[in-house]
This record gives sequence, structure tokens and C-alpha cells, in this order.
Amino acid sequence: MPSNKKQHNKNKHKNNAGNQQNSNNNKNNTNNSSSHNAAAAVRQFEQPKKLNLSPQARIELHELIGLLLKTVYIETSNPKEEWEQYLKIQEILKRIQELEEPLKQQCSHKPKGNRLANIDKFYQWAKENGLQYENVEITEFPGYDLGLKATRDIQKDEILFGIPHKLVLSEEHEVCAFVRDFFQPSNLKLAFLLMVEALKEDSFWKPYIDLLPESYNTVLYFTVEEMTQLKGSNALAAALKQCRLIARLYAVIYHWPSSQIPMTDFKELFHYDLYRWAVSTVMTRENLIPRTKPKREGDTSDTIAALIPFWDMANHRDGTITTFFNMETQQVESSAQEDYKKGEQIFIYYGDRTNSDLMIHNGFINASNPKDKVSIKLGLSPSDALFEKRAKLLELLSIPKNSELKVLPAPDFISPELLAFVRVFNMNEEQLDHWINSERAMDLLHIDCALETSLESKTWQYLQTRLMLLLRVFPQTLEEDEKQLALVKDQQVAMSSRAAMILEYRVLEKRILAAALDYAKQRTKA
Ligand SMILES: C[S@@+](CC[C@H](N)C(=O)[O-])C[C@H]1O[C@@H](n2cnc3c(N)ncnc32)[C@H](O)[C@@H]1O
Repeated sequence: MPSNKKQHNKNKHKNNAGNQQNSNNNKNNTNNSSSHNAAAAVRQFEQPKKLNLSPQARIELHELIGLLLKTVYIETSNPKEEWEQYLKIQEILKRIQELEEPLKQQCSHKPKGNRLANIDKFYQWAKENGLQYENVEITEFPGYDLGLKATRDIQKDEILFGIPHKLVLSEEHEVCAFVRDFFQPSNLKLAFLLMVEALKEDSFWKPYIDLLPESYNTVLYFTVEEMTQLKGSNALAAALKQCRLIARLYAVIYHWPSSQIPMTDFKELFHYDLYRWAVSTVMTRENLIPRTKPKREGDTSDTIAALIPFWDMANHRDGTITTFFNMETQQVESSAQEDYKKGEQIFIYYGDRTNSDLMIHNGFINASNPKDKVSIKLGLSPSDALFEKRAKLLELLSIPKNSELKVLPAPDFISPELLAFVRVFNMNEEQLDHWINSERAMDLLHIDCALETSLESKTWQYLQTRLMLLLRVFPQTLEEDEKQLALVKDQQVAMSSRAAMILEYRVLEKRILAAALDYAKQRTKA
């Protein structure tokens, strides 16, 4: 923190080097709350007025945020209403972003120019604070932005780097009680903390923040046109929900009392674009680490979300998780999941995620994702005369009566729970009674469970119809999308990387559905 007015004003107009110097000089003070408070008070007093919006802009913003709050709290009851709500939210946010543009322009979280231009300051800061890395460096890789490169041949299981706890940004750093209690999920606490640090010119984390991307490909950055391209897909509902949640949190934070916020000029500087950046930074880069401090009231999980500088430059490839928090050394350690030749990109495995999750939360997809799945929503109708019996049998199978069940890639196609649900759904009363009283009810989860031919045939017929309907909801056929994707990959059609990701996502989802449909057809014939 700057300790006097002169120093602060000087920094305001300084280049990065000046800020970095200041950050290094003050890094040991970041946990000293009395000097923090005193410095913050000075900051508030001397905050240049140009950062503030005009009174007219503030009045309009205030009204728009009121409208946004009303809109996000409307409960929708079908996909059409959800979509209309999304459009309304986007329209309000668009005007909010226009009004807040001066705040965005002045926001110090924006890396100055090319990200790699900030790399030396990052390394200096990271090394001074205990980062241990040899044989690995941050560099650019086409299609990935930044990534980690092996600077010599590396063998599987070799330790790649160690990152001390001091360099790990988590809720255990300075989150005030109000913020801590407000956000349940650890990653939302962390996003708030990052946002506050990004607004400080002299944050301890500045060299790290300056190396982060300026924007992301998460759904929070999708245009309405891009979101439209997800119509019919499995990912749409979750994507809209995410946009609505972050719009709601933005509006709620806007109304927080200044006295509760751990930064004096926060209310003047806070804006939507900064919030979606912070949330997206956390979503695309977080890792879970064990708590090092005792749990407080309301803390349920033993792990917390954390941003881990340097580690978070590694891109994803299928494999196994090789990053661990070493409690003895209090370091995050990562080992090589395979052999690497000098100059090759080093990948880590982010964990099992569907392409829908990857696209919504991580802003990329994995074309050969072995963990991909497509959900089908199924539920029992309370007006069904056999509702109670079906519900009872489903309970015996530990399947909720309203479920999202999974269609899987080859060679599985239909998950055991989906198959069992559809079997139960198609049983007559006699069959339900039989299976409720059978010790072998769990056999219904197995593909080759001995069932009456008529029930088996109804089951596969039902699955065929559902899969066909899911494919028909898309405005474009699989063949049309595949053709378009081939043209994009051959560079015969120009498309933004985000639009190409959405197109490829649709292709992958439809391929899973189409392959499962073929399988269901074969089973019907059998
Ligand atoms: C933890 S960061 C990795 C570093 C990042 N590439 C950067 O430039 O800062 C995760 C982000 O990297 C990109 N990424 C990671 N793995 C990828 C992959 N297999 N394909 C494409 N992009 C990937 C995505 O943008 C993702 O949100």
C-alpha cells in the first residue's frame, strides 16, 4: 500500500515498472491490517475524481441495476421464458457496460499490452517469494495462448515445480467476515478477493494479475448471437443459469453497504466487466487445496478454491491428476504426467469434465473427451396411476424420480441409470410388483438383465424416440454442422475461435446422441 499521498499520485501516472517497484517494496505489509487501513483511508481521500462516473450516469446505472435485480429474480418455468429472461438481462447489461466504460478503461487489472511483456516482473516476484521451477518456462503456444514448455527432456513423474503457500491466492487471505459469509461457494469468495486485488495499484499480486488474460471464452463473454448457436443443446440451460447468477451477484454487490467492503473506493470502481473477468479468471484457473487454517462456522468443505500462479499456466490434456498440496513443505507440487522432449508443451490433467462443463466454465472443449456425456431430463408424472410404485422401485435403485440421466460416448452409449429409469418407466403394474419384491432389483441397471421381451422392446423404442427428439430440437442437423466444421478447419470459412468452439461443441454433442440412437435401433431389432 502506498504510505503517503505523494507516492500514490506518482504511481498513478507511472509505468508498470514503477508499480512493480512499489509492489515489491510493500509486499511485506500486505497482512498488516493497521497500515492497510490507514493507507486505504489515504487512498479514498485522494482518489482522483475522474474515476467517478457523472451523477447522471450514476442515476441511470442505479435504475438499471434495480431493473436487473427485478429481472434476475423472476422465476422462469420453461426454456422459452429462460431465453427471454436471458435476452432481457443481456440488454440491461449492455447499457450498464456502456455507462461503466470509463471505469473499465481506467481499471488497473488490465494487463498492459502483450501478456508476455509482463513476464520478467512476474518471474522476479515469483522467485523472490519462493517459486521453485527448473526446466519449465511460460511461453506462447498457438491455440492455447500461454502454456508451459519443457526446457530440457523431462521424464514422467519428475517434479516440475513447487509453489509455496505464500504465492497461493485463496480465501485464507484477508477475506472480511461480510464477504466470507455472503458467498457460500469458495470460488465466489476467491473471485471477490481477486477483484479487490485487481483494483489496487500496489497489490502484492499485481505481477501475477498483470500476466492474466484480459478476457475469456467462458459463457459470460458470449454474445447473444453466440449463445443462440447453443439452442437445442444440452449446455444451453446451464449456460443461461451461469449468466443469470453472475448478473444477480453483480447487482447485489453493487448495493452492498460501503462499510462492509474491504477497500474504501471499491464502490466507485466496481463494474460488471471487472466482476465477470474475476469470476472467469477463477473458473478457468482455480484448483482446490486443503485449508491451512481451522474451519470457521459455515465452512463445510475441507478444501478451498485457490489461484496458483505459474501452475495455472499449464493447459489441459487427458491423463491423471499430478498436482498435490504437500502439507509437509506447504507447497503445491506438480509432477510430469508423461515424458516430454525439450521444447514440448507440458500439459496437466484438469480432472473429469464433460464438454458442456468445459465450455461453460473453462472456455474450451476437448474433441476427444473420454468423460463427455449428454444429459436427458426424465421425470415421473404425478398423474400416472402407477406413480407410487415406479417411485418406489426407482428409490430401491437409488435413482431420483426427477433426474438428469446420461447418454455416453461409445462403447457405453446408455448409462446404467438411464437404462434402468426407462425400464421402470415402461413397466406395467405386474412387472413393477415383481421387481419391487425381487432381491435382484439392481439387475435392472445391467444391460443384459433378463426382462420380458415386450418390456425390453418398449424400453429401447422409448430411448430411440427420446434420442431422435433431442436431435430434432437443434435448428441444424449433425450433417450440416459437420460440413460447416470441416470448412472452418480447412480455413475455407472464417469464424472466430469462440464461434468455432460452439460449432464443434454442437457436433460432439450430436455425435454422442446419434451414436446412442444407432445403438438403440440395433437393440430394438435384437
Ligand atoms: C489454467 S489456464 C491455462 C493457461 C492459459 N492458456 C493462459 O494463457 O493463461 C486455462 C485456460 O487455458 C486454455 N486451455 C487449457 N487447456 C486447453 C486445451 N486443451 N485446449 C484449448 N485451450 C486450453 C483455456 O482457455 C482455459 O480456460
